[in-house]
Amino acid sequence: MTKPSGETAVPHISREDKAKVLSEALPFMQRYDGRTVVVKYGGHAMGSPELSRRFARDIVQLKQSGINPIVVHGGGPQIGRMLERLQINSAFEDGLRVTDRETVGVVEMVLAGSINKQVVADIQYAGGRAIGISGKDGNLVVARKLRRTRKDPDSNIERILDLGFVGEPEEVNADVLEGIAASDAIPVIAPIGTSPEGDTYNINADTFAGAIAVATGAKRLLLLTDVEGVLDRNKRLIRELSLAEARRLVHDGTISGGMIPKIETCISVVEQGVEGAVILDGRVPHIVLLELFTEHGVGTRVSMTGASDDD
Ligand SMILES: Nc1ncnc2c1ncn2[C@@H]1O[C@H](COP(=O)(O)OP(=O)(O)O)[C@@H](O)[C@H]1O
Ligand SMILES: CC(=O)N[C@@H](CCC(=O)OP(=O)(O)O)C(=O)O
Repeated sequence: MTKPSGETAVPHISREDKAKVLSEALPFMQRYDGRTVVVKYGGHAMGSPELSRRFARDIVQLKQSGINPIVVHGGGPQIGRMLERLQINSAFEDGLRVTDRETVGVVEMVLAGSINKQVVADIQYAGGRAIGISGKDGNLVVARKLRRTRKDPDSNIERILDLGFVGEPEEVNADVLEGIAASDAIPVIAPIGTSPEGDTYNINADTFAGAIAVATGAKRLLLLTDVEGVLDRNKRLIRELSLAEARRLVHDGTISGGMIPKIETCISVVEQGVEGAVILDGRVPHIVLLELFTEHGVGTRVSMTGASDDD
């Protein structure tokens, strides 16, 4: 059954079930009260306008419950479609887009232009106040060119990968975000940075969100994508990963492609003091609330030991 608005009707929930849900959620709300949670909203998770609206409502509810949410968004598939329309070829190495000068202009236009403002509009439609910026604004993220090497499998010689204008955060000036949060607004950030010389850099949104999580002392980093979480070789969801286990899965090839920057980010933020980093299926309605406010969570959580570290 559907409502006239087109939204799916809410199934009947008994009073007992409602009380159970509330009593489970309240201690979690207290745990996160006043704390920062960085949510990375991936391009694949922006599946439909309805999903985007639900995501925005969840973010507004986090803010209303006393949490300080910061949204970092991606937009890889949307950039890909725009490059195709403009007939610009694009290639990936280890999940990162090779970005020449022409491409970086398109990346900035799509991320900091259309996607950023759409997420801001969705949050405001859901009753919140959002301020959309990119890493360029207020010098939030000072970037440097990403240095990567790759071992040639035949000769075993390390060669430098030149990905063009792909950057990595060198410095984060988080005071810009404190100002936004203090004004009761939710920051929505596009993953673009500038070097001290003024060059624009395309930064993988997972890496960018990780740098923001570390700089803001976030309690959680949530990475929303289009799979349940990290899957093992038999395609089963792995619920908890220690740093050592996460590294092993990259090394033995169980984790590949776009999942590599995600897991590398999870490892790096946990090493730098974020208590838990979670990879989640952004296509599932209310996944953010389910992860934060229920006992078992719903995605793959990477933490120091891989055990539940709830305090
Ligand atoms: N072990 C794994 N478990 C889950 N997904 C994996 C794994 N290895 C590779 N992937 C791929 O990583 C993709 C997620 O990365 P990506 O497409 O870049 O997401 P996003 O656009 O949300 O950042 C999955 O759709 C899947 O194809
Ligand atoms: C260097 C690099 O690969 N940058 C990404 C930035 C967007 C992004 O990361 O978006 P998703 O999270 O939706 O994949 C890109 O150009 O696609």
